[in-house]
Amino acid sequence: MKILVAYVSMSGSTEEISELIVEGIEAAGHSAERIHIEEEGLEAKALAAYDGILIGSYTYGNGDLPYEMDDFYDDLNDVELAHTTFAVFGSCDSAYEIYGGAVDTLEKKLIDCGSVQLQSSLKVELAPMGEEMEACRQYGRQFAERLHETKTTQQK
Ligand SMILES: Cc1cc2nc3c(=O)[nH]c(=O)nc-3n(C[C@H](O)[C@H](O)[C@H](O)COP(=O)(O)O)c2cc1C
Repeated sequence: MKILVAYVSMSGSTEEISELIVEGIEAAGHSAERIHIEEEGLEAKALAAYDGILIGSYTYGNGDLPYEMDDFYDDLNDVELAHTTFAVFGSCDSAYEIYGGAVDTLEKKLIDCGSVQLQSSLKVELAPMGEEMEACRQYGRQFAERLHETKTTQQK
């Protein structure tokens, strides 16, 4: 079972969420590859090699995707992701009118690519603190458990 956690983060909050999600996946007895898209690069077509894809992004501008996501997002137009499952997460700020718009944009795009949404998106207000940290771990754990369940059912 291959799980990818790929994200962009300007000031570190989405990165923190990604770390907590991976902790949760590991607590469920699975592992995940974690990629910082801007630093390490990620080709959209590489997503097809994973069973579960977790994409994280903060929101910029007026509910927009950050510029570091532009190429990756455009390349998703040519990618077919049936047989994969996904979820989207991101740090957001309720001081802005369109709360976590980038998360919603990515969610729609992955659905268009044919990927199956395993759970609702996770929007976290700025940096995760206290109970929110546990909620992020739980999000990762639940994703891994649901994915495992889906794969086991398919094999029967
Ligand atoms: C210029 C600018 C525009 C922003 N626009 C939005 C927005 O429209 N919606 C939103 O939820 N957050 C918005 N944010 C807030 C960031 O998404 C938020 O600070 C987030 O915690 C950054 O995550 P990061 O630490 O992973 O970079 C904006 C931030 C900046 C600096």
